[in-house]
Amino acid sequence: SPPSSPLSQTWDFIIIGSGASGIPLADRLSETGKSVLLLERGWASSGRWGGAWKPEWLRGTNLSRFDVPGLAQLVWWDEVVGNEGVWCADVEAKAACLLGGGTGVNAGQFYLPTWDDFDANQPPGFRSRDVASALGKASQRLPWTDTPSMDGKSYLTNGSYMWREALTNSSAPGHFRFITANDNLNDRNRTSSWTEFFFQNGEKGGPLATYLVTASQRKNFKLHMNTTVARVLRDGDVATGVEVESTGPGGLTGTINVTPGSGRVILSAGVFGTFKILLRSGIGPTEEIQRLASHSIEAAKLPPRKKWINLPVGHNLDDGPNHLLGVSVQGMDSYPWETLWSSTRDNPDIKKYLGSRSGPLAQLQASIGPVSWDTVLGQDGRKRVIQWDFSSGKNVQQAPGDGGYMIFTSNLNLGHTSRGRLTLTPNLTVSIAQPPYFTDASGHDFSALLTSATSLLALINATILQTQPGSFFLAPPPGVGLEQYLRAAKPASSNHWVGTARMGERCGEGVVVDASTRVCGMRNLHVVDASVVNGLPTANPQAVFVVVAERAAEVIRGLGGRY
Ligand SMILES: Cc1cc2nc3c(=O)[nH]c(=O)nc-3n(C[C@H](O)[C@H](O)[C@H](O)COP(=O)(O)OP(=O)(O)OC[C@H]3O[C@@H](n4cnc5c(N)ncnc54)[C@H](O)[C@@H]3O)c2cc1C
Repeated sequence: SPPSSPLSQTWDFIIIGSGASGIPLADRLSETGKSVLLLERGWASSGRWGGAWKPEWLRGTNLSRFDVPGLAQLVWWDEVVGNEGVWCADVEAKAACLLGGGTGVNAGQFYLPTWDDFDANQPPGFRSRDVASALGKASQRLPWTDTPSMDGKSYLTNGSYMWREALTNSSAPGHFRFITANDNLNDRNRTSSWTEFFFQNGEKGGPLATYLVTASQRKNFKLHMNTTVARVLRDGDVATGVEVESTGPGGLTGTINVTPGSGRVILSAGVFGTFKILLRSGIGPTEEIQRLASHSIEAAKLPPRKKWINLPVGHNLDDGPNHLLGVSVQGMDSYPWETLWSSTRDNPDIKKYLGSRSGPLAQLQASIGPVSWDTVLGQDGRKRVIQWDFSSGKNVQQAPGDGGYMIFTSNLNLGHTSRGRLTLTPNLTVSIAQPPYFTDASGHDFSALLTSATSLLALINATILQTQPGSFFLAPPPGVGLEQYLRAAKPASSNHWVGTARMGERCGEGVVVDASTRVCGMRNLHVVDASVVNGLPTANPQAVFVVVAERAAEVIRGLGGRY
């Protein structure tokens, strides 16, 4: 390889994966002047980094489809745009395999963590008092807004305002208080807020527009895309480097080494990516590695059996199950989002967006909220937080009434105890062996959902159904009780996966990484991403992963040079 290639030098830090955690961590570690290589298996999403996938009307701008908030939901509309290569083909769940990881494609909803997010889930070292400075740093680097359009207005708001009025109606049963979520971090019991986004200047924003920009200004930092890490190379308890495979134009194939005696390998490849790399490196449940060794297409590449490290990687899988309540309501604002892709610059909303980053395209579809939180105290003495996301619109195809609807989506977040498990199939696909929904033997998780849904239903009945002529429940459908409906519904994923490299204060039963973020049994191999967050936080989780990265940077910097 040529002398400037990352293959021909050694690195103080090799970070694998450019997601919500990997980018902030790379930025902070590169501040030290040490050499940092950030490896990403995917291609450039945002236009700032060379992403060029765009509709005709973005030609000649420095934006790609991934930079326009109003186009973010295209990832769900294969029939409009196709989404080839957006999702990791080797993962059964939705995981984004492009620059920015989840932050490159996601909805940008950004809620700063509550203290409970750390105190209820993480060990000493990552409790609220330990992460206070990390939280301060994260919130400085990632500004947020509830009014993304640069003209300071919100668009397509009639459903949102109608619901806000209903849920804060003080004469209605179980009404909510309205707050600004990111100014009131620990107020999550029957409170509502407009949705907070990390959008900036009418564009997507997030780590790709902030942390990665500062990292890239440093000579000691290098980002390499289209490069998949197959495994960590180990010499006993020391990671010597990584084996990489090119998976796109300009990608690298070969071995990349860390500086002997002091270099570190850090896995930030997300819940699914980190799980797979660890197993392929001979670190994980013995029975999983045994299966790979017996059947998989790469059995010969696994380290010899005596070097396997038996850890519960892939256990403790968590995600928030989604359920929907829906009401048919006439006269909701609707917008032809699906026609935007093939539209032209004559379209007044496109003109407005290109001219002043204003109008509906500066927003995430109609999802300005409100978002609501309810805290339910279970008979087991645990508090569980249920988040209700609101959206409204009009479905022209299947129109009961005039086709208008309000949807209330539950996310069973902080405090639930159900957990699942990942597995790696012989053809190296990451599969969900056990989904983490309502697996608790006691049923307290379901009871919390039912309690919260019952009170929300009563609130909707006392408000929207009284004030809006012709409105009626779509879900639960007429004649079906709430409990029966919820029990029969297959929960959808909230795509908020966490927990599969469980963090403990120190290594021991059930622990995969200690509070220095080091993989147990290894001296210089770390995990810093959603995998080390032991349970779901209160709200959409990406801010927690940024705070974890900020805290991990402090901890890793504190470990000093030699290991
Ligand atoms: C469609 C969608 C919408 C979402 N919306 C929101 C939201 O609005 N708000 C919110 O808070 N959360 C949201 N989330 C969740 C959030 O984006 C993720 O939880 C978060 O990005 C996870 O961060 P991470 O750093 O652990 O991993 P990721 O962000 O997934 O990053 C991992 C990176 O590692 C790379 N990688 C994986 N394996 C390898 C390998 N072997 N070699 C090299 N690179 C590798 C991947 O390509 C990826 O870039 C959403 C998720 C999805 C899928």
